[in-house]
Amino acid sequence: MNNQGFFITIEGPEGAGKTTVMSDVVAQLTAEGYDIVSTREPGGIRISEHIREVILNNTYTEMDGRTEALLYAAARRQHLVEKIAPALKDNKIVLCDRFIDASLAYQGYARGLGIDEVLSINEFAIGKLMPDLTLLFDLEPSIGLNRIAKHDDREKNRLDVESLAFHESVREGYQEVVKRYPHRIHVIDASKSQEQVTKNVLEVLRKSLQSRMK
Ligand SMILES: Nc1ncnc2c1ncn2[C@@H]1O[C@H](COP(=O)(O)OP(=O)(O)OP(=O)(O)O)[C@@H](O)[C@H]1O
Ligand SMILES: Cc1cn([C@H]2C[C@H](O)[C@@H](COP(=O)(O)O)O2)c(=O)[nH]c1=O
Repeated sequence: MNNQGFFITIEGPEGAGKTTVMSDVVAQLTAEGYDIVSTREPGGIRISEHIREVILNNTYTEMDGRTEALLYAAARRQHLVEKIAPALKDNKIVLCDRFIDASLAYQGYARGLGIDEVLSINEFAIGKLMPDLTLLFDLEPSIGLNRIAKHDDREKNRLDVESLAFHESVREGYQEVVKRYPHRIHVIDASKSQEQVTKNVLEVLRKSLQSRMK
């Protein structure tokens, strides 16, 4: 555990419901009196949001895999220095939509750069600051992609438009990451209704937050 604060990340494939559920959960926990800083990757602060625009620009089809991994790590470094670490030092609960496990699953596994290689550039970026708890929203990638296609009018980013095989490989990548960090990562069945997923997430979070306060 980090010395101060509590660092929670939410992970999973495209359209798994992370952003939607996170906003319900933050509203509920804030109403219960928890002091939460919610943020996302890549992004969260000015410089990292700029890097996000570069990484996810769907016209940059020539981007090399290692460049992609390094850009995510650079965005993460700045985000950690400017926002995550100060909030934790201030004893806040930080809830972040994606973090290092996304790099391990997408770049390390699905892009084929190697989980160990991507972990090592991320260790340079974040030192020892790993999440205290990670919720992995697990979902058949085709369901997530359908959700996005059906409900979202957002423009598809450079990663969204990758093949179904790539997204299936991302899911396998996350399963590999769970094998490495079984105590930190809690798997959530994201195929359930939004209400049920929110309920399950709140249950896990309340339990962790309460045991941390003991
Ligand atoms: N449990 C659910 N069942 C059905 N649809 C859902 C569920 N949760 C979210 N959705 C819908 O699926 C779409 C994608 O949800 P959301 O943006 O929260 O996913 P995400 O995991 O943040 O995706 P991404 O990582 O691609 O940004 C939204 O239109 C949302 O309303
Ligand atoms: C942090 C991180 C993210 N990604 C990918 C995952 C998604 O395709 C996009 C982010 O878009 P979202 O709508 O905010 O989920 O980036 C990645 O490949 N590696 C990472 O480290």
